[in-house]
Amino acid sequence: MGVPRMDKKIIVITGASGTGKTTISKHLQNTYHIPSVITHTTRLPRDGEKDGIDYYFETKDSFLKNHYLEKVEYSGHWYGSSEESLNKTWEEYDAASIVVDTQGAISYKEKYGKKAVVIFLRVDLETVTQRLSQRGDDKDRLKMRINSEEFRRDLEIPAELQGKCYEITNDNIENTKKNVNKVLKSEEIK
Ligand SMILES: Nc1ncnc2c1ncn2[C@@H]1O[C@H](COP(=O)(O)OP(=O)(O)OP(=O)(O)O)[C@@H](O)[C@H]1O
Ligand SMILES: Nc1nc2c(ncn2[C@@H]2O[C@H](COP(=O)(O)O)[C@@H](O)[C@H]2O)c(=O)[nH]1
Repeated sequence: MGVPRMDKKIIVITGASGTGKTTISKHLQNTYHIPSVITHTTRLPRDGEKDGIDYYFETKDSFLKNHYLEKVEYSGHWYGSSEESLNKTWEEYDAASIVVDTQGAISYKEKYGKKAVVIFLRVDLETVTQRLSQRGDDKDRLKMRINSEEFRRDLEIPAELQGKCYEITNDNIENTKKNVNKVLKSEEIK
């Protein structure tokens, strides 16, 4: 793969589970035609999720066969994203988005510097718990996730991203979309 052109951007949407990352990546796709880079996971699909659209769903064995730019264990499952998928998207589009935990966001910022536009979504613990429960997440899995070290960690911006990311509080979806729009403008993406 060649070196990506200077003007290519990857919008890295991060924050704790349930803060609205996927909602915003769908908004970028639907409103601005900015595609989302699909990542790989060993967790089972939720109701309505489809292989090759929401994730590439993997077994533990098939997950290990791929080559990843970064991979993490999150609340008992593996997740990983590939450089090849991003480069393929960049062949067709100048900007793409990706939804990852804060460890993944640090990896993208370290690798791509200014090309990686990191948006950290913040929601308070009580609200995010309510939203995940309304999303229909299984009660036991939800309890495990909310109590996981990864989830608690991702409620705050990590030291490595301080001053290097945009922070948006996702209290109200319309305000969040307006703030995302401002980020796109200031980064000259749209
Ligand atoms: N501002 C908002 N107000 C109310 N509900 C919201 C808001 N933003 C997102 N939601 C809802 O909250 C739930 C979680 O959002 P979403 O799935 O986008 O989060 P996520 O960060 O991608 O989660 P995960 O990391 O677990 O995949 C969804 O049901 C979504 O519709
Ligand atoms: N570092 C990475 N994080 C990823 C990747 N794909 C998804 N994620 C993040 O994992 C958690 C859990 O996701 P869920 O769909 O089970 O709720 C969430 O924060 C995702 O953003 C990846 O490839 N790398």
